[in-house]
Amino acid sequence: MEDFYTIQGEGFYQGSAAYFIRLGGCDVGCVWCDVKESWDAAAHPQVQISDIAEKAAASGSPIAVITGGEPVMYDLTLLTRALRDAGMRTHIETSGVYPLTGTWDWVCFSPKKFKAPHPSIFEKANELKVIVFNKSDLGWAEDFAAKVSKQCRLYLQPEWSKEKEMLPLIIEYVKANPKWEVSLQIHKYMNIP
Ligand SMILES: C[S@@+](CC[C@H](N)C(=O)[O-])C[C@H]1O[C@@H](n2cnc3c(N)ncnc32)[C@H](O)[C@@H]1O
Ligand SMILES: Nc1nc2[nH]cc(C(=O)O)c2c(=O)[nH]1
Ligand code: SF4
Ligand SMILES: [Mg+2]
Repeated sequence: MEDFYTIQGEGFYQGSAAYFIRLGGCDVGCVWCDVKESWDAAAHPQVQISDIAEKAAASGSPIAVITGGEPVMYDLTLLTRALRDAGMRTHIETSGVYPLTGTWDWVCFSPKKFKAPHPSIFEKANELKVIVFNKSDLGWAEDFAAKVSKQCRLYLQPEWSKEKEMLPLIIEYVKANPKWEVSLQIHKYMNIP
């Protein structure tokens, strides 16, 4: 759908330079999705893997982040191979609704109430990033924290339109449950993509 060089705004790599590759197509349907224009894959042009990998590496970014849309709808073997061959680290943003393919340096798993994740994602997640849209999402987040690996980093990120309401709850929750950390979408504060 689009590709751009920016600063990773969320999670463990928040603040790091990263080249984003956003794949069109998603069948999860989150009511608060901030990239609804990504859902229809047919609305976006196809590009060659070799071209996009070359462009990403030429940016100078050490990291390529594959996002969407929902990237696990696709076989990502060739894309991740091309990015690795070009010398880049491969990171993914996913709801984990289908089995993950490809070779990954970092997996951000963000589960959704609108479609259950495939259980194979739990052991692969390097970070669990739960979007908090209402208070009950904090308890829901714990269900996933119990399923991911011991090393998996745990983040609570306010849903953008509910940030004013949810952030104070998240702050108090993290203080009381310090295995969790706060993740903010810092790119939205910086007015960058
Ligand atoms: C647009 S999604 C694309 C990747 C994948 N479909 C997913 O949901 O993980 C990228 C990240 O943005 C988060 N996100 C989407 N809409 C959001 C919103 N309104 N507020 C906060 N985070 C949001 C998602 O949870 C996910 O972690
Ligand atoms: N700067 C920036 N950081 C991000 N982290 C995850 C994003 C995504 O949409 O997957 C995203 C995004 O869209 N922009
Ligand atoms: S899974 Fe990701 S891209 Fe799909 S609707 Fe939800 S937030 Fe948007
Ligand atoms: Mg985004």
